[in-house]
Amino acid sequence: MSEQTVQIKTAGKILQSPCGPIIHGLEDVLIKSTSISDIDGEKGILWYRGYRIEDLARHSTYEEVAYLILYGKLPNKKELEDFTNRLKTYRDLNSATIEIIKNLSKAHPMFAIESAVAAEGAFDEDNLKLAEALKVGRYKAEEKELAYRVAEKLIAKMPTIVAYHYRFSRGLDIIRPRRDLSHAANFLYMMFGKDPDPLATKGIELYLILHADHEVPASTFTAHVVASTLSDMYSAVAAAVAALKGPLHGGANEMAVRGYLEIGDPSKAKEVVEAATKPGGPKLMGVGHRVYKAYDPRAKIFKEFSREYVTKFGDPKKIFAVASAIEQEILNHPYFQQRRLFPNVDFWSGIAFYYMGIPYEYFTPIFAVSRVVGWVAHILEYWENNRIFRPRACYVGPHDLQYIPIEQR
Ligand SMILES: CC(=O)SCCNC(=O)CCNC(=O)[C@H](O)C(C)(C)COP(=O)(O)OP(=O)(O)OC[C@H]1O[C@@H](n2cnc3c(N)ncnc32)[C@H](O)[C@@H]1OP(=O)(O)O
Ligand SMILES: O=C([O-])CC(=O)C(=O)O
Repeated sequence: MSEQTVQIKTAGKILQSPCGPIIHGLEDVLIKSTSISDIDGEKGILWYRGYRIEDLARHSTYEEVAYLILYGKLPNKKELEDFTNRLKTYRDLNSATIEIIKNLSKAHPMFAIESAVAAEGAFDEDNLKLAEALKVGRYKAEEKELAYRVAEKLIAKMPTIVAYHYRFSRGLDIIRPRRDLSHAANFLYMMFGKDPDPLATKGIELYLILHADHEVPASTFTAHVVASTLSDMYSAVAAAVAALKGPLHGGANEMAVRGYLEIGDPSKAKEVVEAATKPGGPKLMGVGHRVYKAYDPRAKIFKEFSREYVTKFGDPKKIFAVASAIEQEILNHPYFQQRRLFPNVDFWSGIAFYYMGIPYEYFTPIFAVSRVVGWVAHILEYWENNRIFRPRACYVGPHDLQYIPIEQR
């Protein structure tokens, strides 16, 4: 956390209780030291391992960024090649996991991902061996090597889980991963069954790079809580997926585009934004952030990418036009100015994807395909100095009530 961020006050977010102050939603509570990512919420800057995301988005591949986040440094050519090859060998899933995904083909993909990640963990011998070692308090060099391998497997398998769900949901045969393709290109190939076009691959690559880590949002915190009990790494990631699914977190990207489609015309933006300012009114999805009190730097990049895309291929459903009109209203509205609410990463990220033919219910799953690296890197970092998460609650109910048998109630 940078100095600027520390300055943010939690005024109004502290609840009084008979036991003392409650930091509602753990706002600004520090849970650990980290060297993985940093956010300057006042200036709108995000770094992965010290590198600005704008530089990584311009120059890197997802594999390079994943290596950076996991291992703490940019890889040299040999390290990147070895890492990429290892990921390629881990892409396949157990047949029982594939069956689970198939059985959940009619459910929202996030349910299937939660289940498939947890299931796959039960079949990964390395994961089980690691969990057994952790149980007896062993986490030495050998176990750490195992832990990094498990982490790499989770990164490698997530695109396969999502692509298989997409295929099953459309009644199509699944397409096995191809080893000659990059992480992003193979993902698109497994979804759509053809060599992906360069612009779509670039879009996915950008999406994967920009979502890779973000300090400790709800999903990453969830992963910490589960990992801190020394449960296994797949279970911690399955729990993180569950947290990501919510519309206040990763689920907002789907909700934002669904909202633009429903609104349908930029002329309605004023009315929609006004409604969101009323007490009890619907929140605008993709707007506001716990840490950014400035424009989210990832949103800026996605906005430009979406603009380029619609300039080239058009905006037939007017979703870019609607989003632009909503943004204008927000930026000029005292309600949003006073609360320092700006578009966040989810505001723009789905627009080009939607036009590329990716259904909106797969936006959050693709977020998980990217963020899995952040989750596992944070778990590994926390296990270096593990302590179970166990906060307290202030009990405000009665004590010592007299038990009344059911017949007398
Ligand atoms: C990848 C990500 O997870 S990015 C976040 C994705 N989530 C969304 O886009 C959902 C919409 N946004 C929100 O719900 C929130 O802004 C969150 C969840 C992101 C952050 O929540 P918090 O830090 O708890 O902010 P909080 O809810 O206290 O909001 C502060 C004030 O702004 C208002 N506000 C916050 N977001 C919005 C919004 N999107 N629309 C309208 N008002 C909003 C709140 O009502 C509150 O007003 P008040 O002070 O009058 O009560
Ligand atoms: O940091 C947060 O609370 C949410 C977020 O933007 C992310 O996880 O990318």
